[in-house]
Amino acid sequence: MASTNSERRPFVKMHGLGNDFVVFDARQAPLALSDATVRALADRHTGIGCDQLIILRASDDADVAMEIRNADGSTVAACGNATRCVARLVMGERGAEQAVIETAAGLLRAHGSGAGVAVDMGPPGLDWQDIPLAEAGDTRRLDFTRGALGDPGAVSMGNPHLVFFQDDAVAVQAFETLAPQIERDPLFPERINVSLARVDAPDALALTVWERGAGFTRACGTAACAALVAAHRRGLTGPKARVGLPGGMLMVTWDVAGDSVILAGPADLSFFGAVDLAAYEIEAAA
Ligand SMILES: N[C@@H](CCC[C@H](N)C(=O)O)C(=O)O
Repeated sequence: MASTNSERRPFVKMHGLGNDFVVFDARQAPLALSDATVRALADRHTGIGCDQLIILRASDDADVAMEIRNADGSTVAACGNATRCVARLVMGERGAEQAVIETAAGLLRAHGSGAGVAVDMGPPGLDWQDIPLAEAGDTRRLDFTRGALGDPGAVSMGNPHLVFFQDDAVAVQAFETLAPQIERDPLFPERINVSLARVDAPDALALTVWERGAGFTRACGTAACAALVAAHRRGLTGPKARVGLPGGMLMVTWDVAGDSVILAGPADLSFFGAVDLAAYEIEAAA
């Protein structure tokens, strides 16, 4: 079978709290990957393995543009942790402490923050059309119940999020089974990321996330932002909280007056590699 990518292509493996990314640089050499090839590369048994695959492209308006693909091949507009990882790469290249990243959700500004990276994820979308929902609803407390889970908040961080605030054992157990079903509920025409949040203090949340197109992940930056926004809208927390995830801790600040959400935490490089994309294209087409 003819291949458009018949050479070994370098990549960088990065992660934010174990939310992991394969990053290809297509600023010089163009790269287009089918959904099936992304799925093959993201596979943890037969591929490189990742939650999201990132393709960097040149940008006229920013230091770099990034295309974001979920492990299932779908293209998405926002990924908080990958944006922080890409910012770290770009800042390293330029010896700078700041970077501007172009995503399909807009231009995002990042800067070094302690040992990690902080990014301004922009304003949260709070109208039901922003999520989007299939019909009008109160995004502060949606009239939506599935089994033991109910009354979630809905927030867009450039991507759609649903956040349940329940910490009883029944809800925690139900979440594992129900989250994948809720992702594809007809109320969410673009599917949805689903989180279960526990409020530990007015400045502390604990979060479990089922990511649209990737499954349960060790962390999700936009989910951390959405959870803080949803919690603050209900008066459960202040506008700033540490958000504990299976992979570690993120800091989220909702600057309500400035209408932006700042996400900060570690952004780490795991290893450099190279991959024969032609082999993956053949496997994906088989
Ligand atoms: N891991 C990400 C979110 C990636 C996209 C998400 N799965 C979606 O489909 O919207 C993050 O750190 O925000």
